[in-house]
Amino acid sequence: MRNMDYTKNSPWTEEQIKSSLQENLNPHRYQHVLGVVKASEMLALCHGADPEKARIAALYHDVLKSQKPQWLTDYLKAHGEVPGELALAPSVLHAPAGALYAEHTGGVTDPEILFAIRYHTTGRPQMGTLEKIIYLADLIEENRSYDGVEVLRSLARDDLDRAMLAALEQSIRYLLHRKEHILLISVEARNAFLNQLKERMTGEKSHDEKLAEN
Ligand SMILES: Nc1ncnc2c1ncn2[C@@H]1O[C@H](COP(=O)(O)OP(=O)(O)O)[C@@H](O)[C@H]1O
Repeated sequence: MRNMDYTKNSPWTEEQIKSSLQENLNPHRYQHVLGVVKASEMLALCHGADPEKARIAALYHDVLKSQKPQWLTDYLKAHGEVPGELALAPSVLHAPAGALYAEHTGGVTDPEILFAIRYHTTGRPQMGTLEKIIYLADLIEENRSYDGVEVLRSLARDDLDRAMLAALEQSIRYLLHRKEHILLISVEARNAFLNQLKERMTGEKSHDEKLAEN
C-alpha cells in the first residue's frame, strides 16, 4: 500500500485521505465510504455530535478494507496487538487495523474518532455517541439496500440506542444464518443496549406514574 510511511503526528487533509482511499479501495467501496461520510454527518447533526469528527472517522473506517487477513494480522502484531478471538472473524480485522492506521499514518489523535473506527464493525458495550453514529452510518448509508434498511434509517435518526439494538440483533441474526463465528463483544454490546433500554423504559414509566399520581 502506498503512502504508508508510518510517520507519527502528520495529520492528513481530507483531500489526502480521499486520494489514499481512491488508490487503495475499489470504486464501489470508495462510494460506500462517501455514503458513510454523508450519513454520519447527518446523524451527528441529528444527535448533537461533532460533524467534523464524524467525517474523519467515516473517511477512515474502511481504509484497510482491501487488505488480506494475513496482512492485517501482521499489521496488528507490528503495533503490539494480539488478534485473539478476531482470528476467528477475519472480516473484522480491518476495523482495529484501520484505527491504528488512522493514528500512526494519518496522525489522528482524537480517542473518540479512533474508537469509532475500531468498533465500527462489532460495536461494544458502553459505546460513545460517535461510535454509535459510525456503526449505524455504515449500515444505513444511501448505497445500502436490504430489507429493513428504511426502518433502521428512521430509527437511527430518532434514537441511536434503539437503532443500535436493532442493528446488533440484525447482525447477529445474519451471522447465525451464515453459520459464522459471532464475536463475544457484539453479543455483550447487544445485551448492554437491551438492558439500558429496559432501564430507560422502567424510568420513563415510573416518571409517568409519578405524574399521574400528582
Ligand atoms: N460480531 C461479529 N462476529 C463475527 N463477525 C462479524 C461480527 N460483526 C460483523 N462481522 C462480520 O464482519 C463483516 C464486515 O462488516 P463491515 O465492516 O460492516 O463490512 P461491510 O461494510 O462490508 O458490511 C460482516 O459482514 C460480518 O461477516
